[in-house]
Amino acid sequence: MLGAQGRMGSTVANAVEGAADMKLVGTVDAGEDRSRLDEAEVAVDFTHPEAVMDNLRYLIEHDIRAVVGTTGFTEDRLETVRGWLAGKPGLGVLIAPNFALGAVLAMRFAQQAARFYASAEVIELHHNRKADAPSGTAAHTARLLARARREAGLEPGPDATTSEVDGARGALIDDVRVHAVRLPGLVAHEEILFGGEGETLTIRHDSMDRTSFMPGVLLGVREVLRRPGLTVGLENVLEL
Ligand SMILES: NC(=O)c1ccc[n+]([C@@H]2O[C@H](COP(=O)([O-])OP(=O)(O)OC[C@H]3O[C@@H](n4cnc5c(N)ncnc54)[C@H](O)[C@@H]3O)[C@@H](O)[C@H]2O)c1
Ligand SMILES: O=C(O)C1=N[C@H](C(=O)O)CCC1
Repeated sequence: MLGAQGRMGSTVANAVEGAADMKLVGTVDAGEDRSRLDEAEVAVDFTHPEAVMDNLRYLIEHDIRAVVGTTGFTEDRLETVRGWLAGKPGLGVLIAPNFALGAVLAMRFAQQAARFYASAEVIELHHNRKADAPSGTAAHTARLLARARREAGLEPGPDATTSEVDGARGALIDDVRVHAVRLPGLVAHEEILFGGEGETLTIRHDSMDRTSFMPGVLLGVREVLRRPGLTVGLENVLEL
């Protein structure tokens, strides 16, 4: 477990210890020696966007499969990981911005709705100790919406705003506006809003506790053993 002292890492370590078919081989946090993971079949990374690429390079070099929940993956980063894996046939890496079943379903439902609505925006809401914004889930959702809209031949819906305070309309990811809220008391939440003629549709998911991510992480650990190459998104493991 990489990031073992963190909010997610400590929860994953407990979940692995509670799983009858798994054994926690070693834990590593910042500044600690990664070689204590060298005997592991699978390493799980919940660290920091600035640390994860170096960890992944180490794991792939040492023929250790990886399940990664850490955010911050751009298409460039994913391409780099594919390059590292190219020389390692049989080795698998699973990277998922969100391991909660409901979050994955919400993204899939949003993808289905996107072709019917030119206008869509994403609001993500998280605890105020989160390092990055927008969330990896929201960035992934925005890209999925944009792709579904493109495939349906839809242009982004009209927006008459001509004057605004910087940031008031959120960040543009692939032509989809994403808004980030940070508050103590929250865990991880996302709303995908669609607007059409005289109606709106809202799809919302709430993780109330970090245990919500554990079934997905444990499934990922089991599945990465039989999935060579790079898999991006739990939706591919769940075959949604
Ligand atoms: N995919 C998902 O379902 C999901 C769910 C929750 C959080 N996350 C993501 O997981 C990441 C961690 O979130 P968190 O809330 O647990 O953060 P956190 O700050 O509580 O924990 C991160 C831990 O990683 C450690 N760390 C930093 N650099 C390291 C390194 N090089 N090697 C080993 N450990 C290192 C830190 O010391 C810390 O203990 C974030 O990117 C977050 O967005 C993803
Ligand atoms: O708590 C976090 O940090 C989370 N990060 C992921 C993201 O950025 O999408 C998943 C939800 C929780």
